[in-house]
Amino acid sequence: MKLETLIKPLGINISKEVESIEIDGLAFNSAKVEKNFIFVAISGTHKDGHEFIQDAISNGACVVVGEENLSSIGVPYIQVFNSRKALGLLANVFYENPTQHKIMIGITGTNGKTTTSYMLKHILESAGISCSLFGSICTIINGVENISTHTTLDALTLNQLMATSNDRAIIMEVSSHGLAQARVEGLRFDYCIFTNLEHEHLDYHENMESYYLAKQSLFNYLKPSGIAVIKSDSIWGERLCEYVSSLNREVIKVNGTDPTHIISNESLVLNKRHPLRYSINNRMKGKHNIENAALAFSTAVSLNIEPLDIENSFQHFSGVPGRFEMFQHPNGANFIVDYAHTGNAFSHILETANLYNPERIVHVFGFRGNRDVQKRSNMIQISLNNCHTCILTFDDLNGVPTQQMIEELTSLDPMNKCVIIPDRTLAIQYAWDLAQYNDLIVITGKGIENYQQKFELPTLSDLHTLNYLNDSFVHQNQYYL
Ligand SMILES: CC(=O)N[C@H]1[C@@H](OP(=O)(O)OP(=O)(O)OC[C@H]2O[C@@H](n3ccc(=O)[nH]c3=O)[C@H](O)[C@@H]2O)O[C@H](CO)[C@@H](O)[C@@H]1O[C@H](C)C(=O)N[C@@H](C)C(=O)N[C@H](CCC(=O)O)C(=O)O
Ligand SMILES: Nc1ncnc2c1ncn2[C@@H]1O[C@H](COP(=O)(O)OP(=O)(O)OP(=O)(O)O)[C@@H](O)[C@H]1O
Repeated sequence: MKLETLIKPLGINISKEVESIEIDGLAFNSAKVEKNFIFVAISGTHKDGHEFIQDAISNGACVVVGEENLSSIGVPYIQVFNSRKALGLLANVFYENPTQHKIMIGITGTNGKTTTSYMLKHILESAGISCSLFGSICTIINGVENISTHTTLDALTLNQLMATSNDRAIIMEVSSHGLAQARVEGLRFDYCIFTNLEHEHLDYHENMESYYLAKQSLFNYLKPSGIAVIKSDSIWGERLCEYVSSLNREVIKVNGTDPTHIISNESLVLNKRHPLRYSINNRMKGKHNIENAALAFSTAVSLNIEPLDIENSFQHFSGVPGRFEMFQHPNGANFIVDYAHTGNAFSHILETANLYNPERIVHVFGFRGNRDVQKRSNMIQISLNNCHTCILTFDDLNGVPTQQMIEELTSLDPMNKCVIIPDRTLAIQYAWDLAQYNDLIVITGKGIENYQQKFELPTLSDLHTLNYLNDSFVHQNQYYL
């Protein structure tokens, strides 16, 4: 493709001699540059792509795009205001606007993106609309599933993969990281869905306001005819409805009180055109999953799928891997495996667990290292308020030293109300052994992830010396050893 065609959406004038340069590919990592590629230099979180420009040129870059004011780098240089946005626009043109004839659906929010996306895919496919899916569990394109590396892939990979899709619709989860890093720049959505917003990822976004603004920015990518489907009964939801209206885009509100799209119990009443009450009962229990189902239902109705067909399709919905999955212990206790990793999600899952009237609820969970630390004590409190036994364990440490996490767990539990078992396998084993008929064991945080990053536990005598061993540790020494 000629450089002139490729850079049109950047709105930048280039000289006649360089217009006709043939571009064979794009890369934003110097190591991935090949002959006749454009290299897009991005100033990132850890490294600055501008420092790799000469590497990129050695690898074959014939044009470089970047933010810094550079000259004489050896190949034509195009300076832009925002390299990440430029990458999205370039990728979209290079892959010939791969989504222009597809039904594009983006889902954002702290919790419920994956669940809503699976529900919507199920409803649409039941109605004969094939869907590609991009999300935190996997990408599914033309029915072929691959494990995901990111919830929202980088703009280049997204466009590249979307160009291979023969499906009629694309349903994608759009993370706040993805939005802040302009990974969806260049895409346009027919539907944008907002689930909810709560304390999360503040290690990256710093405060709720900037976290909200990142989420809000998805709605800037709505087509002029695009529709926002918003869970509106929260301050963030209300604010988002106002914002989207100010963009002159249609808003469908889903909530418990508004005269349009009211959710109550396990049913949904649509707007005046559909005064009937539809059941949104499915195997994924809990108020939160009813909310997710209501968002998927409302979007599907807006796509002219018959409400009764949607209602029927829910009866065959097989659920979402690692989200509200129930298993039985041979002795009659039940296990729920879930991906809850925020306070609100804990409230939802544990309140739902209580609806089963179990003898006791035992909760196993930990905290991902290097992620939002402010939410942790609230999560423990919610767990203690709802459970008979809380077992604190490790999640992936992401480079946080083992002792630091042990210290964190013990300091978060000053009254020794929890059992602390750092090794997650042993923590689950402990819960398994504890379980009796009619108990409910809830294991949250890792969903279907069947791995645990490696870590080395300090020896028992180290723990004694460091004074980490409180009653709760001693209580489970047999497991720790
Ligand atoms: C903090 C973060 O989000 N980082 C993402 C970001 O990396 P970055 O641009 O900051 O990369 P960097 O390492 O600083 O490098 C800067 C630039 O130098 C370039 N470079 C670097 C080295 C070199 O030799 N040559 C070279 O050209 C790099 O290619 C890059 O363009 O952009 C990369 C490409 O899109 C992402 O892979 C990377 O995700 C990291 C690995 C990550 O873990 N991200 C997580 C936090 C994330 O995005 N999570 C959300 C979901 C969150 C949730 O809901 O749980 C997601 O959407 O997955
Ligand atoms: N609407 C909701 N409100 C609150 N909590 C929810 C909601 N939906 C799901 N959850 C909780 O959040 C967990 C993760 O759900 P899901 O994977 O659908 O969300 P997500 O937004 O995709 O999060 P992630 O990107 O981290 O996977 C669930 O296991 C459940 O405990």
